Amino acid sequence: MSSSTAPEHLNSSGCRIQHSESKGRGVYASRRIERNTVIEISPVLFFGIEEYEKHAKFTILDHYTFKWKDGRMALALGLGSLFNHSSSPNVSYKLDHQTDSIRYETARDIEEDEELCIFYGHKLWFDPVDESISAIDIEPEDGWGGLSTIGNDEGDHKEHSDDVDLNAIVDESSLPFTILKPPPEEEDLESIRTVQAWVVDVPEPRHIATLLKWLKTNGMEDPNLDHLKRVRKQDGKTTLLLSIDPDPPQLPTELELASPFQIPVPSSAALTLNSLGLKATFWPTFYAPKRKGDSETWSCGKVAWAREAMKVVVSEAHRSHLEGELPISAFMPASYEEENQNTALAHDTRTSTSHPLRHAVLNLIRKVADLDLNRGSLSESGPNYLLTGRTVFLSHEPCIMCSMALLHSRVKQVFYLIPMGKTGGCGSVACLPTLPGVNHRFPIFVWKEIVSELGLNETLDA
Ligand SMILES: C[S@@+](CC[C@H](N)C(=O)[O-])C[C@H]1O[C@@H](n2cnc3c(N)ncnc32)[C@H](O)[C@@H]1O
Repeated sequence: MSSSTAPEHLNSSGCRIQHSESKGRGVYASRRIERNTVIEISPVLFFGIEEYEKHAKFTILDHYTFKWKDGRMALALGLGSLFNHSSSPNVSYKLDHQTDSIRYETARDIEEDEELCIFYGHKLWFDPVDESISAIDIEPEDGWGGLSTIGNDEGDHKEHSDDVDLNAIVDESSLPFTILKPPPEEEDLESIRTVQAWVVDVPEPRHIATLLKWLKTNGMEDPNLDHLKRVRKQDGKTTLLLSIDPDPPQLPTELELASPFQIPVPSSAALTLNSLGLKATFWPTFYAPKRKGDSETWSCGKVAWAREAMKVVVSEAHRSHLEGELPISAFMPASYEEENQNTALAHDTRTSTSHPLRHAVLNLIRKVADLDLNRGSLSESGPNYLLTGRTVFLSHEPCIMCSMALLHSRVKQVFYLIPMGKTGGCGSVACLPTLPGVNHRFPIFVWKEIVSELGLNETLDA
């Protein structure tokens, strides 16, 4: 890839170029760098599609170029082309289509001499060396449920070799995890799960538009009510759904409405037409026949993505253990289908903070909220703690409190490695997303590869 010496670099943001045996040149921190620091802005050089297909593709440039939004191939100048890949990157990047450049920003605090890596994506063209994982030297029986062994089996490298079709569907019985699916849909009146909601009768239909606007400007467009219609017209009466807060909302006085009152409304969308009819007897509900995550198929590439994420979790658990924390960690990777998303990594900090609630999951959700705040997107993307559409990987089954926090954050799905027999809220003691009355459900994946042979550390069940 390169000669064995690296050139000096006059970067003022604490970056230097260094050579390593396994990866060629890379970018390293010449001093400690705080998280969220912009460490490089690389201008981009473009190749036209034809120019690339006919010429550049057959040269060394093929190792450095990537697809820009409009289909052209781009080459980052400056340090941009020298960041190596890691599945647990410490640098994130953003393509700036206005200035044709790429901004690189530290995703966490960086220590002096640490390598700065970005995430290239899931379809790598080389066998990756992931130093952030291999650098952690843990004895095989580490007393923490053998976290060190995950993913170090032979199957790992196969995912990256040319003769594996990344799109090939993996049969459910061959998956490295078992799937705990949410229970079947409620099909009789008694089993319909409901939640108490505030509603108000609106005698003047023209006031509905005013009230809908009022709900919006008062931040009352609750995603927990997305499965319900806002207005019910029944027996010549128009009624508006307001909120599921415990306290009654204060309505605008000028409309002279009667007081709001509480009624039970369905807590989830209808999956079948039969259920739709039953739910409508409570409140008009949306019909969403395909439940998210229910019929998900797993390709080889997607399984490799999940395995990589599990490795990040394990690595983080070890790292935090070395720092004196409980080895419990949580990771939200970019989705398999959308590689440019934010990622967040957290671990349990109950020991260092002497705070009983600093569990890995809660720390992760806090980090996600911080990410959104940093991007100033609070008002555009809704409540900033939401994990809608995102997958969370955990070293341990979340406790009941953390399971509820994940549910409240509307997480898409959760993977965990080690069940927590005494405290677990995703299958062991209870299974929160399947409880009657909860307003969000998510599938749970329990990692079974290798872990099936491991003993649990009882003292960790806290
Ligand atoms: C964009 S370049 C990065 C800079 C490159 N190391 C150099 O010396 O020019 C991408 C190439 O770096 C190497 N590389 C990047 N990340 C790697 C990793 N995690 N493990 C092994 N090789 C890596 C691969 O050869 C890849 O084709």
